[in-house]
Amino acid sequence: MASSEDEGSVEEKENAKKKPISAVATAWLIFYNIAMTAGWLVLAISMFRFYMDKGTHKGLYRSIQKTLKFFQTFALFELVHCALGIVRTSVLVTGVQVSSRIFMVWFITNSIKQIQNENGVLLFLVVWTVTEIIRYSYYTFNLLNHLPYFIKWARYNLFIVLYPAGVAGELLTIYAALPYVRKTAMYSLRLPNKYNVSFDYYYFLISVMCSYIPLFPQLYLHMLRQRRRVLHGEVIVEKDD
Ligand SMILES: CCCCCCCCCCCCC[C@@H](O)CC(=O)SCCNC(=O)CCNC(=O)[C@H](O)C(C)(C)COP(=O)(O)OP(=O)(O)OC[C@H]1O[C@@H](n2cnc3c(N)ncnc32)[C@H](O)[C@@H]1OP(=O)(O)O
Repeated sequence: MASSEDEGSVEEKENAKKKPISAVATAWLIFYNIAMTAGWLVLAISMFRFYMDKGTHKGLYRSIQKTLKFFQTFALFELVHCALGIVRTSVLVTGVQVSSRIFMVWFITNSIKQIQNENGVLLFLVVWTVTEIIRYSYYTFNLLNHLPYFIKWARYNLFIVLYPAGVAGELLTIYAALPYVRKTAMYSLRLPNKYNVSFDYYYFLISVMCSYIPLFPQLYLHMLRQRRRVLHGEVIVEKDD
């Protein structure tokens, strides 16, 4: 672990370790991050205007769902970026983060209209939106070598509250979906059938909720390590995927 006096040399070592990426990759990442920042900003403005007009969050999801689905699905490119090695992120960490979001959007909130007005949905929508505006603007300014300190500070401090809040919103939403899923047996396959396999979406959702117990602390600890590295210049040795 480096002391704060070593910060200069730590940064130099970190920079020396960075693999240079091609101009095309850099241009693509700048475009991608600007597009994502703009997309999440549009969502923030739409949500704010909806609430100002209607004075309630009922109907909010329905009004922003197309934009949300588009930009959250576009985030699959993040897996492509780490697989191609053009960003130095872990495929595993990014994979868990992106897949759980895609799952929440497509297989829970989009599929079950009856839960779209739940408080949990509002909670994760607000938290994701704040997080992503900060995260993608961080990447954009970083690539342009003009990163304002307050964005760096926000990226590596606000998650301390936003991450648990987002997870709470997601878990509340899945929990609210359970009675409907049990009643309708949606996405479930009962025996006997021609494939001779059974699948119960209700129990699958319960196992997804349980998987937050081992996975979320690992993501949170990963972010705390990143925070120490970026804000305090500590050298963190992480195991490869
Ligand atoms: C099929 C059903 C599956 C169900 C699974 C259920 C399991 C669920 C468990 C947990 C669920 C999490 C739920 C989650 O949705 C909740 C929320 O998000 S709530 C909102 C708060 N969230 C956050 O604050 C998210 C914080 N997390 C992260 O940011 C992530 O860990 C991650 C996005 C994965 C980032 O990971 P990592 O630390 O590896 O990346 P860095 O940002 O530090 O970047 C590392 C370097 O790469 C550069 N980089 C990365 N991306 C880009 C990019 N797009 N453009 C340019 N550069 C990029 C970055 O600058 C760093 O470079 P350097 O080291 O050189 O500075």
